[in-house]
Amino acid sequence: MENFRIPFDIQEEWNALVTEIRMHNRLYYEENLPLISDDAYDSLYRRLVYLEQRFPGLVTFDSPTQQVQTSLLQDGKARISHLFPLYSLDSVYSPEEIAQFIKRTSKALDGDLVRFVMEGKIDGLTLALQYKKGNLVSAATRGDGQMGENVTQHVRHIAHIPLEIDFKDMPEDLEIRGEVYIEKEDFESFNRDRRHRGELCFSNPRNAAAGALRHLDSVHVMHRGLKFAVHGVWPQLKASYGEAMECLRRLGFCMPLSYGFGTTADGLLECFEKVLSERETLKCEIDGLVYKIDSWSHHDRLGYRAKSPRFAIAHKFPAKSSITELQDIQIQVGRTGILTPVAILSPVLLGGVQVARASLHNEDEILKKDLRIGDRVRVQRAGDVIPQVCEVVYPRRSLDETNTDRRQFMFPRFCPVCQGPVVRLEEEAAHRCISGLKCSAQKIWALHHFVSKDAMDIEGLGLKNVHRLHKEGILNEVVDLFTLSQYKNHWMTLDGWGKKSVNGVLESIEYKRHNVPRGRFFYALSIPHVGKTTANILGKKFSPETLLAMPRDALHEILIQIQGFGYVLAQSITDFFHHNAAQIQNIMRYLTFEKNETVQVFLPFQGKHVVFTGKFHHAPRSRLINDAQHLGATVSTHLSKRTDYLVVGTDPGSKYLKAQALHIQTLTEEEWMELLAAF
Ligand SMILES: NC(=O)c1ccc[n+]([C@@H]2O[C@H](COP(=O)([O-])OP(=O)(O)OC[C@H]3O[C@@H](n4cnc5c(N)ncnc54)[C@H](O)[C@@H]3O)[C@@H](O)[C@H]2O)c1
Ligand SMILES: [Zn+2]
Repeated sequence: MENFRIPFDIQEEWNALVTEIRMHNRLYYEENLPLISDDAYDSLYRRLVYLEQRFPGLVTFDSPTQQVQTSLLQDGKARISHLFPLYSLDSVYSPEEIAQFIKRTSKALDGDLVRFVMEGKIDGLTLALQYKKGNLVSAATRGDGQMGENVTQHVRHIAHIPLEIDFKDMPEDLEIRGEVYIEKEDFESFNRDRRHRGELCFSNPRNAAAGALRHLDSVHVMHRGLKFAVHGVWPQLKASYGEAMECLRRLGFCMPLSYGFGTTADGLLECFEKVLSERETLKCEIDGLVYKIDSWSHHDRLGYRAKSPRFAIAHKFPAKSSITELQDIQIQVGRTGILTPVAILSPVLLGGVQVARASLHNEDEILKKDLRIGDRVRVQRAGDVIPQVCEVVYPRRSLDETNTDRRQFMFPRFCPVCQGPVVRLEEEAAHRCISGLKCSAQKIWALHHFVSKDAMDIEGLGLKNVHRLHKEGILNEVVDLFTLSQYKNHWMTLDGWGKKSVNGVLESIEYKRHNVPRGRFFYALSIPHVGKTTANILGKKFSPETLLAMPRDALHEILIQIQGFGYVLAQSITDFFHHNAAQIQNIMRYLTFEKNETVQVFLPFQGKHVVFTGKFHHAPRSRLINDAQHLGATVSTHLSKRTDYLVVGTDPGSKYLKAQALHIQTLTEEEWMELLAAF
């Protein structure tokens, strides 16, 4: 009857949520193959709880909120009834929810002072051990909370499970509950072995522990390094949970992650933050803390909900890594033409931030991780900031054998923006579009880079604005920056712009184009491989004019002699100045450079005085003079005592004789060309 009052869309949503949660339960508990992260699961689950609270008529006895989720009770497998039901735990993520929990429990206990035990929430598998008169008689998984799978044959191979305990003062029938888990180190070496054998790796220690207990023979269990941590007992021993644990410790049980007691929200949160910060150093994986009320009488007064106790709560850590689907791999073209593959992910929350994209760096990275579109991948935020795809958790291929489109990702051979050719240079992991400034992606990046803070530092022109002006056709290339004022009227009418902002940009350009430090200019040009440091070194050693005018081979030779400049860098700078000479010269028409007193020139003919005489055949005399000057020589028309070389062509005239008289070295045209060729 109730259902009539439930809006149709709510009923629909409830149906969809239940179906989805059931599917995830099956994958998580039965196949040990979660498809989504725990917090993504928890948010689905919370939505279901919320709907059922608003519309109690929705609740059915088999709703996921009403049943402890089972770790599959397989047909044919022996089952064991628990002495008392095993419950799940409510999960919360925020300090506010902890404060509410404390308020709620204290109110229900009529304002009694409540003391909480704080323990690590070990990420493993629940195990219930039954002892009769001190002897271990059975071990079972949590199952549906009432009954679990019999796994007694394995317990001998799990550490910290005494087969016999001191029976004095103990109930005849005793059930000890706890977590079976694998320490991180054991898990890693176990996965390494599997990888060696070509077997699929488990995505986390919980799955590995669950797989061991539920599917394998005892020999395998023995080799997995399983351990048992105690976190419950039935019937209640002593006066409180804390005292009971103390007693169980003396009997040979362990709880490696006990953090004492707390009474206030602040106390619990302080412990939470501390454990969170130490999380990496812990031997076993934990996904949060469990706060449990200490006193048994408080437990009894608070009681249970359908599947969780009211006296305990799990405070989960924000996810540091998460599993999600790799929906696509897109290619971005950067400012120097590098093609960067980017993973497009089904959005996931990581440490409170939604992540939907992550750089995959280059082709090798994709091949190494064997990433394919449609895979489920583990994503994390490196150093808690940059999202990173760590690994394929379980390839889609394995979930669906018939799926054939899990093809290897093919790196594009043509630039997705300009369709120009893409090359992978030797010694480089990156692919590049080599169309340079003909590629509009590179053009926009190059424009943006040119005006950016560490380059020409032109205010008011962020990437978005550059994009906009480019689209409007006002700003096609860098050199257009210096003639922007002609479009002022149109520019001011564009969305988001006005007289003041346009003038601001124009003034900034006018100011910054004078006295430009050379290093900044070289940096601004977006020369592949040239960062700020390299640009500054270049600026100290060369003027832009020198770099433009120097013969290609000579420039290359000089560059590789600079400390720290390798072959690739020298090549890159040489090619850049060669290919873009006209554009650079165009830009330079609008610039004046800072006087650079400290230029240390490393030119081969630095300080040499050269005189040319006669007719030359290889090139006109003016070219020869130019080349000599760019290699640092001072070229004069008259011989003097300071002259180092006289280069003689045919019909040299009187200079030749004079040089001999002054003992000046003379070079034929061929000898001079040979000397030049060395640079
Ligand atoms: N990703 C998925 O698809 C998916 C699907 C289903 C469930 N899950 C995850 O599993 C959770 C629900 O599973 P659950 O019902 O097993 O609950 P749970 O694992 O969140 O918490 C209850 C369990 O915690 C264990 N535990 C560990 N340390 C403990 C300690 N110190 N004290 C008490 N108990 C301790 C107990 O074995 C207990 O059964 C969800 O919140 C979700 O995070 C994920
Ligand atoms: Zn391109």
